Amino acid sequence: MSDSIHYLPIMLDCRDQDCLIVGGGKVAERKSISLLQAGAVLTIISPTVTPKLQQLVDQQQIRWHDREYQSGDIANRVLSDEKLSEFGYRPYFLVHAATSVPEVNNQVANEARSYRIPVNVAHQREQSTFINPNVIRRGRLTIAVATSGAGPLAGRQIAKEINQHFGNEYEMYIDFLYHLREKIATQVSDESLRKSLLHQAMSLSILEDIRQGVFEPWSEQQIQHWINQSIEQLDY
Ligand SMILES: C[C@@]1(CC(=O)O)C2=NC(=C\c3[nH]c(c(CCC(=O)O)c3CC(=O)O)Cc3[nH]c(c(CC(=O)O)c3CCC(=O)O)/C=C3\N/C(=C\2)[C@@H](CCC(=O)O)[C@]3(C)CC(=O)O)/[C@H]1CCC(=O)O
Ligand SMILES: NC(=O)c1ccc[n+]([C@@H]2O[C@H](COP(=O)([O-])OP(=O)(O)OC[C@H]3O[C@@H](n4cnc5c(N)ncnc54)[C@H](O)[C@@H]3O)[C@@H](O)[C@H]2O)c1
Repeated sequence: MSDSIHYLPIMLDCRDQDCLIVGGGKVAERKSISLLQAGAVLTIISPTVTPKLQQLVDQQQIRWHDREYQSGDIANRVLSDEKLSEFGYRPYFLVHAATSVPEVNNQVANEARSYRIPVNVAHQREQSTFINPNVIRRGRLTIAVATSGAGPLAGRQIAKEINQHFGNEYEMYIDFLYHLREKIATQVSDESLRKSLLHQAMSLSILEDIRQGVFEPWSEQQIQHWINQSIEQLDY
């Protein structure tokens, strides 16, 4: 196995987490949009920002420090518990080093890493503790494609191919399964029965029905009826 094939894919809940992007160019803009979509609280440190980022700053969706990165920008947020409550600061949850100056990116990365804060370095994968995949979304369904840094453009091409195979019907299908699973989770306390019902749900022809245009979302009563009927069939 080559050295680069070691990434652990995970899904991070970034809602309300303080994240930092150093740099305000094209790459920073792309990473900012992903973080905002994930509900992060975003700060940018950069002497310039793109027009789109400026717009997000004007709409108060991003806090912008209009200056170059200074040593200590990350460290100063890592305070003792007493100071944390006094200043209301929290250490950054994630950092992106996305300036066009490799030395600055390296400095940001070293500071973040020394506090065990995950950092992505735009110009050099090897310095990053996490990398960003290509992402395809259909509502609750997320498909991520990464090439372990071999080639973002190859990743994009593969993502395009996958994109063609997964139509919008998946959004409705996954929504259906989500609601059914929620109901099963609240109604059925027996673990093995819950598992059997969830397996049973996979044999429903919902996806095909959505594709044929004949699917009607189930009411609470229909879901309940299906659960009752399935329990009977399973002979519990
Ligand atoms: C998927 C996507 C997500 C995102 O960025 O959010 C992403 N790069 C995208 C685009 C893109 N990246 C680059 C170009 C210019 C063309 C080219 O050079 O190829 C374009 C195209 C463009 O900008 O349009 C150049 C580039 N990228 C990296 C380096 C440094 C290096 O390789 O060490 C350099 C050279 C920089 C230089 O030369 O200075 C590194 C990384 N880029 C990654 C992800 C991670 C690996 C993911 C994987 O494993 O597949 C990783 C390792 C770290 C990271 O950034 O997370 C996004 C797709 C957006 C879309 O599809 O629309
Ligand atoms: N990982 C990726 O997906 C990817 C894709 C393309 C390019 N890159 C690399 O990402 C980097 C940024 O690319 P870009 O196209 O956004 O560049 P850009 O020139 O559009 O933007 C660079 C930004 O960095 C800011 N900056 C410069 N010095 C700074 C400092 N000392 N402190 C804070 N901010 C500073 C600039 O003001 C500007 O906003 C480059 O190194 C490029 O090689 C990475």
